[in-house]
Parts: sequence; structure tokens; C-alpha cells
Amino acid sequence: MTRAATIFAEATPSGAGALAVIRISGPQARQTLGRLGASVPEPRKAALRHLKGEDGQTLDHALVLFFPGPNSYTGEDVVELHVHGGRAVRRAVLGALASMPGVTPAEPGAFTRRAFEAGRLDLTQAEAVADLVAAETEAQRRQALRQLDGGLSARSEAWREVVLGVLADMEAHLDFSDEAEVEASSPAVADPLTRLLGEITEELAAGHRGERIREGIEVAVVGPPNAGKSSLVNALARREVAIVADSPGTTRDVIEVSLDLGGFAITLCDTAGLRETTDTVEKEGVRRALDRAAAADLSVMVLSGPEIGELSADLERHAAAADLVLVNKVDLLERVPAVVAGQPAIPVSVRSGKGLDRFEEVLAQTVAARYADTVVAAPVTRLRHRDALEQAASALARALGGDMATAPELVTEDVRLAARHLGRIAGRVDVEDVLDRIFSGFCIGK
Ligand SMILES: Nc1nc2c(ncn2[C@@H]2O[C@H](COP(=O)(O)OP(=O)(O)OP(=O)(O)O)[C@@H](O)[C@H]2O)c(=O)[nH]1
Ligand SMILES: [K+]
Ligand SMILES: [Mg+2]
Repeated sequence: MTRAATIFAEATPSGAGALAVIRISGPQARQTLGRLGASVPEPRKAALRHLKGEDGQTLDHALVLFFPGPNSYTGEDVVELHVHGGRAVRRAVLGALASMPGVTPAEPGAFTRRAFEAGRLDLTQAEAVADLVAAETEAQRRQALRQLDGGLSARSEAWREVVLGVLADMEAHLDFSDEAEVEASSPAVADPLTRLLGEITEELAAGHRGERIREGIEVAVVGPPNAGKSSLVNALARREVAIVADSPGTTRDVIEVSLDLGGFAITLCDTAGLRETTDTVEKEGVRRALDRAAAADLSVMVLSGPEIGELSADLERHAAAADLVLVNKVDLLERVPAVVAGQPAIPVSVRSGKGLDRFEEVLAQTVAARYADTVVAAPVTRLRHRDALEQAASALARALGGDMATAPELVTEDVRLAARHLGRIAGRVDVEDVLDRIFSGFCIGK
């Protein structure tokens, strides 16, 4: 792909630092060095250069790298300037670049988009670059790296190969055979497609795990008023995110806080205490609490130790349905029950801190048990992937339900459609309409 514009941007964050990296990509990347009064260094070898402005005054002493295309990140000639990180230095060098004709500031994601367009990365790998830059936890980092290594594209492309193989057979039969033969060949078509549909259905049923690793696993904290839900959330977040007070019904809205638990990104949701109430605001809070508990990936029921003997039927039911049951305020108890609502009770005193470590450990284990293998399996990580798989699955289901003897064209068309949807994942087909959306989510300089 030929492009007129040469683009540049800072690849490092905008605050002051010891160094800043300015990246330049495009046909004029070499010439920008000449215009800065610097000679082009040997490919991929760092060299010290004095960068000069138009008036010949030195702007900075910089380390300069030159990566000739096509074996560069973008596939084009790329220059990196490692300048001193001060604001004035960066502004001066960026200003000098901006004043050069044919050289323009990069849009967000422009470098990676060029890498994709040059075939250096496929679409899931380009997305993985953004995920790796955004990764805050170990699981996010590992999952993004796996995707950058091509794990997800390899899976979706292998699926597509199966479909294309079947499609080739079908088309051959359509062209050269009479109906009897086509019919005889149908089981050979159905077998691989049935197996494939099974695999895709399994991936879709795996509960958004890759997406949860990327976006955060939601854990709802629910329970009766004054059980100590907000106290628990504050203790786990290690800051005062929610108001704690003696009066029941303190928390009304759902309060979210993000934390890293054993390498997983968790969104912890504090909710209103569950009880019958006539207060319309509190009533709304209770409704939201129940909604959240139902929508969350995990729920933790917090009960107050001293009231454990008098649970309402509703609370019993919620506790039985929760993933974990925590009995709080054990500082006020002589004896802690081992089982509540048929669930093992985890004893905690948020006030004294007793049992908190243990609870955190159990929560981390529960999360890991559900999500750890996702990190090695290259799952779908975005709605875009899930949508493509859903469309492919329904096309396959239609094809398998169709009649090859009476309507071979319809069946073939559905198989073709399935291949097309699978090809969308790695960006083999229907690319144009998603590019802007994907790359606008990047930061500038990537
Ligand atoms: N003794 C004792 N008191 C606690 C403990 N944890 C919390 N409390 C107290 O219990 C009261 C209620 O705590 P909150 O954290 O506001 O409880 P909540 O479940 O969020 O309450 P609502 O938002 O009103 O539903 C406060 O006075 C806390 O100080 C504990 O472990 N032991
Ligand atoms: K309270
Ligand atoms: Mg509260």
C-alpha cells in the first residue's frame, strides 16, 4: 500500500520523563533526519545525533534509530528519536517535524493500523497491541501476549480452513455430480461441520471469559443492611470508596471499585442492603443491588454474625445462590457457624481485620478456578470476535439443517457465509467497516 503522508507522534506518555520516544513512519522518514541536520544511522543501530532546527540551532542530543521498510513495525521506513523527556525539548522537536511538508501528526493507532495494512499484523494482533498497552494485571498481560502471538487468529483461521475445505467439496459436487451422488456425500460434509459447530458453541458458552479478563471480572457484594458490605469493600480496596455508617440503608447506588486480585482485574460492586422498605430511593437501591448480583460474574453474600440465626427466607435463598458467603462481625460472636444456607461460611471481622486475608485468598482462588485456564487458551476477547462466532455458528446450524439434495445452493451459501464470518476475526474479510472503530480506541503513538 502506498501512502503519501509520513506520520509522527510521541510513543511515550506526555508527562515529563528522562526520555521521550518520537516515532516517525512513512516514505519521508529518512528525509526528516536530513532536515533535522542528522545523517541516517545504520539500520537498527542506535547512534547519537545532534538534532537541529531550521535556523541551525541545536534542539537536542538524541539517540536515533532507523528501521528500513518493509521489515519494520509499520512495514514502512521508520525512524525513532530518543530525545530528552522535558516538555520544551519535546515541543521543539515535534514542532520541527510538524513544519516539514508532507509530514503530519499521527492519528490514534495510526502506526499499528499501517502495520495491519502492510500485513505485519492481523486484526486480532493489532487489537492485542492495544490490550497490551492497556494491561494492568498479570492475566491481562498474558492474555494480550498470547493474542499478539497469533493464538486467537490461529484458532479462527483453523476453523475457517475446515469450512473452506468442506465448501470446496460441496462446490465440486454441485458442478460435476448428479443429485444421487451429492446426497451420498452429505455425511462427509455434515461430520466436520457438526464438530466445528460444537467447538464454536463451546467457545461461546465459556462465559465471556476472555472478555472478562480484558475488561475486569465483576464481583457483587450483597447482603442485608448493616452487615458490613461497604466496610468490606473499603478494606479490600484499601481506601474509603464507600460510606460506612451505623444506620441501615446507608448505601443506595451501586459503587464500583477496580482492584488487582491475584493477577486478575476485578470490579468490586458495593450495593444497597437487601430488605423490605417503603422508602422509594432505598427501594430503587435494593432493585439495583439484585440486578447487579444477577448480572455479576461472582457474588459474595455478606451476613452479620449476630443476626445469623434470624435470616429471612429471602436472605436464605440469596445466600444459597451466592458464590461465597461471608459471616462478618465475628468479633461479636462466641461461636461461628461452619455452614450457612448450605454454604461454607467464611468468618471475618472487617473491624479487627481478622479473617480478611483468608477471605481475599478464597475469593482469588474462586476467580482463578474459573478464569485461569482462559489465559492459556487464546479465547475471544472482544464483542467483535463473539459476534463473528455467533454469526458463523448460526450459518453453520442453518447449513446443517438444510437439505443438500433439494436445496444445495442454499446449504452451500450458508457454509460460505460461515467461512466469511470466521474470516472477519483475523481481518481477512469485511475489514473496512471496523478499522476506524478499532484503531480509534488506541492511544496516539501506537
Ligand atoms: N463489630 C463490628 N462492626 C462492624 C464490622 N464491620 C462493620 N461494622 C459496623 O457495621 C456498621 C455498618 O457497616 P457498613 O459497612 O456501613 O454496612 P453496610 O452493609 O454497607 O450497610 P448498608 O449500606 O446500610 O446496607 C458500621 O457501624 C460498621 O462500623 C465488624 O467486623 N465488627
Ligand atoms: K450502614
Ligand atoms: Mg453500605
